[in-house]
Amino acid sequence: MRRVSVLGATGSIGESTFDLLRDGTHQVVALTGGRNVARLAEQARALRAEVAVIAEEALLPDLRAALEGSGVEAAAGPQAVIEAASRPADWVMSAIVGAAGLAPGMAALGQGATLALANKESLVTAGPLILSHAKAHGARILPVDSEHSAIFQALAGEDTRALTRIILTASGGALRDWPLERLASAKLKDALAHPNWSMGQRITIDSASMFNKALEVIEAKEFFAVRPDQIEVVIHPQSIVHSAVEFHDGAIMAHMGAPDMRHAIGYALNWPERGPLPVARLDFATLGQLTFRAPEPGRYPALRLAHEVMAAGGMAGAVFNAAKEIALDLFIAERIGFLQMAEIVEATLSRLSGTSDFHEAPQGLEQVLAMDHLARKAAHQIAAQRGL
Ligand SMILES: NC(=O)C1=CN([C@@H]2O[C@H](COP(=O)(O)OP(=O)(O)OC[C@H]3O[C@@H](n4cnc5c(N)ncnc54)[C@H](OP(=O)(O)O)[C@@H]3O)[C@@H](O)[C@H]2O)C=CC1
Ligand SMILES: CC(=O)[C@@H](O)[C@H](O)COP(=O)(O)O
Ligand SMILES: [Mn+2]
Repeated sequence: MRRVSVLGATGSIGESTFDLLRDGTHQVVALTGGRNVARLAEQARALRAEVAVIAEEALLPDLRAALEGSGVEAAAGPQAVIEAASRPADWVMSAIVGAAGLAPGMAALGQGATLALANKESLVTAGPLILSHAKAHGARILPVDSEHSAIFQALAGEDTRALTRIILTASGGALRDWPLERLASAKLKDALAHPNWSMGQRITIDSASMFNKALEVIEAKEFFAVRPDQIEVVIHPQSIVHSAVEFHDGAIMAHMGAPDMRHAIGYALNWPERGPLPVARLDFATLGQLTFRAPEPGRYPALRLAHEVMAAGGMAGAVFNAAKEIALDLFIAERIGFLQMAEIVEATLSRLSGTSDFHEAPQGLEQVLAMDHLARKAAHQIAAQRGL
């Protein structure tokens, strides 16, 4: 039996992964959660995991109590999450949200596991580092973000030298049809009303601001080793075409399916085979229209910032992501408006672009984490200076 672990098991991706593991065909090594002790313990009991780890250190007594009599080992704290990721496993799902997923993902690669990468922040903050770490340890990364899984599937068996363009689809998020002048007044509940996907709170808001797509453009550049000008973002409100690739003969291969992350998770879990999955089937006869349009320039500053980040290189991605995480926290706390998220990210990039490390390729994880810390501090200061 293949040994598998799930980092971020209690989240949206974690639950979909749990659903696919429930048939008992895998041996579950470690499950990790952030704060949701009750759900983590339930999952660990159901899957007979070896160990369950909660990231919040103070919750260890609660986790121990919840696991009593189950035979599942309990641990807590960020270091314990990293240790869980380091336990020998064949396949590890990386589904912690944010830069907090970077070190555990690196640990999983360090023990040679195949990393099913949902945590897009890893490639944004430390793309070259994580890819070289995987290579050095003979470990494989399989993309799980739906667009990147689609691209990966469309490229299967192809000569990547023939790849000319990546067409990255975006739903446009909850506010895609709002008049531009109303966006400043968008509230948390508005941004959370995603038209197609059921996802965690943070990525759902990022979808509305297109910060999600900005992260994905950088993720695609890193993972597929293409130039930024080869990546085109197109709004596809139905979220049926999950992305496409174009080859130099003009042929386009697209991946389609119902908006259900079990497609991409299952593909990574069964790879290199294609196993049956419990997902809805598309019926072309009743599908209706599939529509596509270019994102309006000026409406999505996040996409412009992503291109500035890619042009800057070095640790700009780490700064971009960290500042975005802080701006998102402030929006969730209803301390800043929807459009102020991009303003804070832009101001943080501008402030830190003057530091010596900003343009340097990081040599190790510590350097990335130090830059991430600096960017969070700067973003907080910028918000405070603006009275937010
Ligand atoms: N949801 C989706 O459909 C998609 C998600 N992704 C990416 O996958 C990742 C996960 O997204 P999603 O599942 O939506 O997120 P959720 O917020 O639903 O889940 C996040 C998971 O991470 C845990 N967690 C949060 N903070 C920490 C921390 N500091 N240390 C350790 N664990 C932590 C949470 O624990 P707890 O809940 O117990 O506090 C939870 O298990 C993100 O990077 C996202 O961008 C990519 C494509 C699609
Ligand atoms: C399901 C998935 O991969 C998300 O990242 C998705 O892309 C969100 O949808 P949009 O960002 O396109 O709204
Ligand atoms: Mn995606």
